[in-house]
Amino acid sequence: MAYRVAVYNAISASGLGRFAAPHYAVGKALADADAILLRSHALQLSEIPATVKAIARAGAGVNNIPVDEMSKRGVPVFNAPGANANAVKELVIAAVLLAARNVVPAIGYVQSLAASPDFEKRVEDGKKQFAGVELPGRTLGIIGLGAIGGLVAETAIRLGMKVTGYDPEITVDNAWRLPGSVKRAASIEDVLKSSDFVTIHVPLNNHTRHMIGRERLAVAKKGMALLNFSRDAVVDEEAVLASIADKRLRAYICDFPSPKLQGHAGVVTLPHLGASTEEAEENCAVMVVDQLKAFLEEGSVANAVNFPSVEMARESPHRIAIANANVPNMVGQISTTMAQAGLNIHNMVNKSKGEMAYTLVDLDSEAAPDLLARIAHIPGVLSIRAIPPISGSAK
Ligand SMILES: NC(=O)c1ccc[n+]([C@@H]2O[C@H](COP(=O)([O-])OP(=O)(O)OC[C@H]3O[C@@H](n4cnc5c(N)ncnc54)[C@H](O)[C@@H]3O)[C@@H](O)[C@H]2O)c1
Ligand SMILES: O=C(O)[C@H](O)COP(=O)(O)O
Repeated sequence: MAYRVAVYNAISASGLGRFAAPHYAVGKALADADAILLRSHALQLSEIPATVKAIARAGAGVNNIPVDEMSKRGVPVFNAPGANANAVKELVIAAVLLAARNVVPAIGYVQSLAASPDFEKRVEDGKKQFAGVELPGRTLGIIGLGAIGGLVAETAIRLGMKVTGYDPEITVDNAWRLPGSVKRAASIEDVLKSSDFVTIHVPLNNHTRHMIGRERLAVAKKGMALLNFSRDAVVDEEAVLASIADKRLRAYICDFPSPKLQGHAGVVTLPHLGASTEEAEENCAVMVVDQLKAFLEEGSVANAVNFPSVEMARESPHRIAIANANVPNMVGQISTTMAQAGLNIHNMVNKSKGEMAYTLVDLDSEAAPDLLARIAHIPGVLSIRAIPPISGSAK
């Protein structure tokens, strides 16, 4: 039997090549898929077939995937944490330099000059409008100090900038990785008040939607440049345009063009280019393909945004994977149902994360389909799957 993987978007061949025949059939929007592999495809707008057992995002943001709906179905959603962070960091640093030296309007000015005898004079006369600032000593504010924000902080400090950061949910690992000179801001307002440049690196969710709006921009340091390589809706575009018109914001550079932003002086948009490098595309694809294979072939979970990480060395061909609600007595009911069917549990692991729990069971003998159906009917069981071993497994 081959696992069927439906692929949306351009996924690096280095990743796709790891789905070897005859164990995998990979295709664009394949019907009856076991797994979906995608980048920015808007999956939340489509019907996801009941055959789908896992979804993998070859990238960081998962706001294009209906994660809550998948959790209710017991389907893990994988991503590739940090795999494209360097690519984004490099573009953000480029954007800081674009803003500091007014590079985009300056290029526009030169391109607007027609050939004429006084061409050189007009070049020299025009340049004073684009005089900029240098980075050492200037303050970069960073909202969100995860994989990308942390790398941006490190590079900005090497360029001589002061860095102030805000991230109330920073992980211990990311906090350890931050350079010691990063100043901790108490609020987003604090960052905006004290920074010459502010860059946002948070996921888009209900807490971060329009986190930069009219009220916050009203306290921003005059002449600040705002950078958004996070997601469009993290920023209220109307408020940004109003702030540029009021001459409080000097520039808005983002990775998310929109009809509203088109043609506005002070706005520079890139076509969602942050993660579009050979290296990042390869890193992301390899990471998530390996995660998908390990899940499909062994039931292992790594880097799922909605599931705990679970791994168990396989000691039996009769493996069962169960996703269930993180409520009392699930393991008790599952193991009792197995015992009543005369099955001996050889090995078992159960982990939880938030409202979700995940159980791997290796049995000494095969579980009949009606037993799987009985377990599936236990209230709180979200999905169940028998995982026979295949040769050439991911591990
Ligand atoms: N432009 C692109 O091509 C591109 C590429 C990669 C990622 N992204 C976007 O950037 C986001 C961040 O990526 P990452 O790899 O750094 O993710 P990450 O998970 O490593 O870091 C996100 C950080 O944001 C913090 N955070 C969450 N809510 C916050 C809040 N309300 N205020 C302040 N901080 C908050 C988290 O604690 C975390 O440290 C992604 O979710 C994605 O939307 C864009
Ligand atoms: O969240 C991400 O990883 C980025 O937005 C990259 O998106 P892309 O893979 O569609 O370029």
